Amino acid sequence: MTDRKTGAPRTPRSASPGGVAAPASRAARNGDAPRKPARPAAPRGAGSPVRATAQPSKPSPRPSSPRHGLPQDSLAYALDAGATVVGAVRAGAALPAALAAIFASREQDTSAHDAGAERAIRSDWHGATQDIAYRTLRELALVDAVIGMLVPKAPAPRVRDLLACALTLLNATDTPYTSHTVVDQAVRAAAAAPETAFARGLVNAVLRNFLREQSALLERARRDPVARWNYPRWWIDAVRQAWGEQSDGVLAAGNVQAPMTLRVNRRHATPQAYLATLHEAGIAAELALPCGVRLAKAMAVERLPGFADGVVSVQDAGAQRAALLLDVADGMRVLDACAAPGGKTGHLLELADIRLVALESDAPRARRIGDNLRRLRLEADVVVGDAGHPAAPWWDDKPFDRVLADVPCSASGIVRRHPDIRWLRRPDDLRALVQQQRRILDALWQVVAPGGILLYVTCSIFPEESEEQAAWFEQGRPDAVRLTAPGQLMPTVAGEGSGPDHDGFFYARFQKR
Ligand SMILES: C[S@@+](CC[C@H](N)C(=O)[O-])C[C@H]1O[C@@H](n2cnc3c(N)ncnc32)[C@H](O)[C@@H]1O
Repeated sequence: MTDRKTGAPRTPRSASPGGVAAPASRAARNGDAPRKPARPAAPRGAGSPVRATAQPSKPSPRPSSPRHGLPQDSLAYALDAGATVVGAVRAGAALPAALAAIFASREQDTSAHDAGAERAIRSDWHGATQDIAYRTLRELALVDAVIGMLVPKAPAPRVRDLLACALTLLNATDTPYTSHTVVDQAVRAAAAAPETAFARGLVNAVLRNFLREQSALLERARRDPVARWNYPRWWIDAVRQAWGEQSDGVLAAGNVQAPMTLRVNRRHATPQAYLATLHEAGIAAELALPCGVRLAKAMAVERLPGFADGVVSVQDAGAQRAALLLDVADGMRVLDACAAPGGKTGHLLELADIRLVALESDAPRARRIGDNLRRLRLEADVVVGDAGHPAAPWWDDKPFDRVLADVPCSASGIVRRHPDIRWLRRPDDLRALVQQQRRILDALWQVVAPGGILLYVTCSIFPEESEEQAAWFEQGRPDAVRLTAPGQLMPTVAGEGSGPDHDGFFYARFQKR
């Protein structure tokens, strides 16, 4: 690592606010919190100043078939890949899918002297590309506004995306790259690709101008709420309308790096006992009661004590409330109606010996439920079907004691983990989601046993999907008694100290008379 200004070795002050390195994404695939932040990966050949000072005695192998002549272990390569991913998200792709696509399409680029070196290069550029893409999407409106100020005529999309990634890195205070390295590598990336080579001079000029006038430019850009908060205008308006004075806090919470929180499997350990195990292993963490612990720094799940044996799972603290609220007991028949990837399914099965049907409409996602349960060594009937249509194969006219309706929603409560969501959603989506949620709720109420409980859950902060849905549901059903539940759980950031730190969720509980 090198100091941004002097080039002297240093350690980053904190983990990347936007970044997800390769090990963290493995963590994510094993829990219901899809992505976890980690320290930014520094490609080995990040550019001459970094390389010369950071790793003088460790020459890294060079891939033999790099893209446009860019070494795969260079920052230029990662910037080029990051720009592709950002462009794909702008065009409507989900971030994980865009990342998976670029990793797959450039698989052949990696060709080092031996398999170990090849793996290291691949892991480095994957980590660096993820880091750049996550960071950039967390600042997209801001860097777009800066580009608008510095480039009078809108640049070609590919040039704009490369500039957005490079400006994001220049604006960060916790990356290992010097400003000189970022400019140099961005210009190299522009020069290497046929679709951006004509703009190498522009890239150079824009980045240098930004460095000269950084604070004034940022100050001016932030006068526009879209650039300041990094959400589309309609989203900011909706949050303001719903949350008034609280809205700045809600918007800000969506732009921070989410912690890596674990749920402790109570069949194996208490959160206190597992915390002690972590401390013995030298892993800093604190309790996130009632069920979990929060790591001080994200890490690969494989390195967590007991992870392979199902002792812990990655799950946001807000999401950990669901299974507890369903109040399951041994012998109950339980339906987890929108179950994939199975985070809450696993928790329900950890809490009691129940007969559980895990229903999911998306077959590939349903497979992930099985993967999660295998690691936990727990069992459920995983069924692919439509929760809005009670029929075979998941409904055999036998009512359920408990129904978890973790319905599809805007995901507006979990944007800190998914910085792409705000750019992918459209205002109309909300109306369609509300209808879909009502259809599912209507159907699921039919399968609840008398005396049984249905828990309605969204990871949304929009009242249309949350309290308004609960009120609509209660009003139309004389046989429904609304029980106590947290209602809207606002996204909460612990900040420097301890205290709650969770995504935004909504919980409503209904009992059938
Ligand atoms: C919020 S996610 C569920 C998260 C999950 N409960 C967990 O904790 O891991 C909603 C899920 O509902 C699924 N889904 C959407 N419409 C559905 C339907 N009509 N029937 C069943 N599942 C549906 C989606 O594919 C998605 O996997």
